[in-house]
Amino acid sequence: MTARTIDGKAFAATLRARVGDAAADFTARAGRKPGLAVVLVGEDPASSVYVRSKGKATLAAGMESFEHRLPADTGEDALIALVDRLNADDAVDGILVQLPLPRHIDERAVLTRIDPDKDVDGFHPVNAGRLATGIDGLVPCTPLGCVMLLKDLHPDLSGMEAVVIGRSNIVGKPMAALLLKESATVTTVHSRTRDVAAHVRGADIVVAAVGIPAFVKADWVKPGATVIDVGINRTDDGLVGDVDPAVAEVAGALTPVPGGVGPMTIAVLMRNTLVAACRRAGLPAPAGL
Ligand SMILES: Nc1nc(=O)c2c([nH]1)NC[C@@H]1CN(c3ccc(C(=O)N[C@@H](CCC(=O)O)C(=O)O)cc3)C=[N+]21
Repeated sequence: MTARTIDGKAFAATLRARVGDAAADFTARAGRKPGLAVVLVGEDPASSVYVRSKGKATLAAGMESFEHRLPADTGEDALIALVDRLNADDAVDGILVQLPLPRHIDERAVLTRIDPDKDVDGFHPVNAGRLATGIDGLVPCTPLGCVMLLKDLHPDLSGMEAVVIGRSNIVGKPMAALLLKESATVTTVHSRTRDVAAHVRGADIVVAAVGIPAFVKADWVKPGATVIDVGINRTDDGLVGDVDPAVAEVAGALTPVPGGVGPMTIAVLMRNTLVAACRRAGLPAPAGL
């Protein structure tokens, strides 16, 4: 069996177009465009590329883009002062502080300073708490993108066996929360799990978010399972995922790297910015986003 390829790039393009339509509608009603501020500290080349592509996607969706590039030696106080200004700026609906931050800055201090209702990354503990308890909030982009791809394939996830590999605050934990909300039976496995393969073998859905190239092996995967590869590992062989390519011989469907989850992350960021803008303006949430 050869897995069907889940075309995240095409799905993301469709989502971005729908966000663009909704953004035009917002602009007509609110008299201003939705606005996204992206903050980059330092000059990490990969981060710089991401920030540029986020800025381009924002403009392409008919939204305002505010880019703040700060030198690598920017102090934590100066970064927090910028976050405060963005929190108070009515033209800014979404704030994204690109991670990782330089080591001398306490990530938590910065992320908890962002107004939860402008937190389009969904990393603020208030939004994590909302997600965990079923209150509408802003949901982390990568896991929400994964759920959109999964529901496209399996409109009803209820009762499915899902295994999430990894327990980070940015992917693993919110991914498990979203799958639980969809009534899947969710298991999170991690570096201390005794037998990862045994758990994966029982899964209808596998989400790999460990950051280890080719970690998930073909003989772990149940024939026909749907496998979502969140890994973005830069190696000498280029960009590779957390899933061994041989998994394609066993899985029913598989996201490629690149062209799978990555483009969804940016499309959902656009979606979250629009949702934040609508809530802030007291406009109804756009249907179907
Ligand atoms: N506050 C914050 N929020 C983030 O969402 C965030 C962040 N910090 N720091 C870095 C990670 C990484 N990230 C990606 C987004 C898009 C692709 C993407 O579009 N990837 C393309 C390929 C791009 C390439 O070739 O490098 C793909 O998978 O097809 C990848 C990675 C967002 N991140």
